[in-house]
Amino acid sequence: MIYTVTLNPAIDYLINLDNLEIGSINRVEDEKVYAGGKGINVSNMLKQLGYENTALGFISGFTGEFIVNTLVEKGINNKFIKLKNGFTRINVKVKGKEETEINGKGPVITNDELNELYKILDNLNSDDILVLAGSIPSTLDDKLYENIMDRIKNKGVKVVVDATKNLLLNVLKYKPFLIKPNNHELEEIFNVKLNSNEEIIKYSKKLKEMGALNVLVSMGKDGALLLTENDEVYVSNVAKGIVKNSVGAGDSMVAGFIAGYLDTNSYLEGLKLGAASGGATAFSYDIATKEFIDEIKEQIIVCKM
Ligand SMILES: Nc1ncnc2c1ncn2[C@@H]1O[C@H](COP(=O)(O)OP(=O)(O)OP(=O)(O)O)[C@@H](O)[C@H]1O
Ligand SMILES: O=P(O)(O)OC[C@@]1(O)O[C@H](CO)[C@@H](O)[C@@H]1O
Repeated sequence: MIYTVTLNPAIDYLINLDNLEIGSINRVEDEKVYAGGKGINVSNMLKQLGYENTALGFISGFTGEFIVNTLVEKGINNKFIKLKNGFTRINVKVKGKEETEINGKGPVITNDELNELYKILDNLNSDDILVLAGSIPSTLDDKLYENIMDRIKNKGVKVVVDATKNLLLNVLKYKPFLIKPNNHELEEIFNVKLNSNEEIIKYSKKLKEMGALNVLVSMGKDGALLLTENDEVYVSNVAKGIVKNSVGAGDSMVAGFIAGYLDTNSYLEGLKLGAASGGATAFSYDIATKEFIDEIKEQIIVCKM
């Protein structure tokens, strides 16, 4: 079974307006709400691609109920732990001339509540894949993903981590199966400016030396690059289309990679389906459908460097 963990889910409130004017009343042209958070987006896309999975994490309040109801409607298994206090955050995604995001902080999670998650994770085994994705509420320690990986380290679970800065760096010693920084996150980690594939490979290799087995670097409209555990490098182009909402493109890529890899046992195919899934979501309002991904996939070319 594939499990995703979203410690800090969100309702994504997506609004379209001509131009965002700071300091004025802005009237929106169109608005939509989605059940979001990185792990939840991965679950959504995996389901589209035919992979049953279970979404784990914490929800709270009326916003949390919306998340669970949406997943139930979509037929996605979920075992969220209901927090006693607070409410699941609402993240505002503004699509004006540029895309602007305001992400909420998220509710407080107590140690007892955290232990409930650990108990679920204790049942995982070597047939399972665990996806740890997204930020954690600010009241939690940035060693949290590390603590989870330490707890399951002898179970043979394949772990995929999509997180930033210390949250990511702290887990590398546990040899995650896949990490997916984007190019900006890679720059931030090493405090450098990356201008070419060669430079991206150089810094991906450093993450590999630190423990990651496979490093997938997404670069938005500039494609993606994969450094595999066998030291092969694959590069993908992007599909052409009109961006409707790029929120969730990276999560779709992670899900597409997992599905493509599980379908074929090939990293090249993983990257191909990942790139098609990421692009298809960028060209959709919600997470893309399987039909659209299949269409987009025809444009994706993956080359070995
Ligand atoms: N404008 C675009 N055109 C075509 N493909 C895109 C576009 N944006 C994203 N993609 C595809 O999706 C992949 C992931 O996108 P991106 O690098 O923006 O992820 P991310 O930064 O993790 O995004 P997010 O955090 O919003 O989910 C890209 O590598 C690419 O394959
Ligand atoms: O604040 P985090 O956890 O880093 O990111 C949360 C988020 O921006 O990520 C998803 C897109 O990747 C959205 O659904 C969600 O709002």
